[in-house]
Amino acid sequence: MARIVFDLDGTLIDSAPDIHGIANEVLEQEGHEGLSLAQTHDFIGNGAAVFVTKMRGARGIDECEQARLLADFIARYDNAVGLTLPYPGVLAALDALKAGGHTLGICTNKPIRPCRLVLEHLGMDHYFDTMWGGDSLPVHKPDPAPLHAAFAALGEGPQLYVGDSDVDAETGHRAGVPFLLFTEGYRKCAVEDLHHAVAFDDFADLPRLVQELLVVA
Ligand SMILES: O=C(O)COP(=O)(O)O
Ligand SMILES: [Mg+2]
Repeated sequence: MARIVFDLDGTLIDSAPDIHGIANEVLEQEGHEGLSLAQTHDFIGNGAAVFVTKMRGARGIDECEQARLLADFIARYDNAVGLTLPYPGVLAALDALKAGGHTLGICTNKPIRPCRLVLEHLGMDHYFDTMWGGDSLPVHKPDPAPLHAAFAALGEGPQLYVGDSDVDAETGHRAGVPFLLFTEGYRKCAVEDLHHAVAFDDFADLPRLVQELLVVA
């Protein structure tokens, strides 16, 4: 049985509509035009601080406003759950993996509080034996430390990492862990430019892909 760790935003859940919503609340409060959903997809992946940096950049807001805007963004993040949904087939795939005896964890660059809250809101928190957010350690992805910590918390067994982005591909590569790339998230690079063991666009395929990778390993 394997230890399988998942990225969150753009992998298990389509959370961009809610992140888009709070980003635009912050920008509108500052008297700026909001972001598009496509810009929001582009800015997700390196955590809240980088998101706010990119949001400021898009609207020409000075760096000296970073701490204030980040605090405002984080204060809104706990409630950013109403528009977020798991991608099709995610719940069935997680059920199948659990039934197969695998242990599951989360390693996301989302801050850990909103990570836990959105998974609770969606009734998905019970799948995961460990969760690591972008602020759980002093470093975050693509530093492999949080991914190593997630696997360590899951005990023994082969390791697999599932994510949607260049950040996840680099994290898996640096950790030396086979990476399964979900291609329907917020990826910014071509699939062939990312280190991955296997790519998939439908969660219905994930349990079979996991089995195939474990046979090869
Ligand atoms: O919050 C982010 O920027 C990204 O989160 P993720 O690591 O779950 O994709
Ligand atoms: Mg992601």
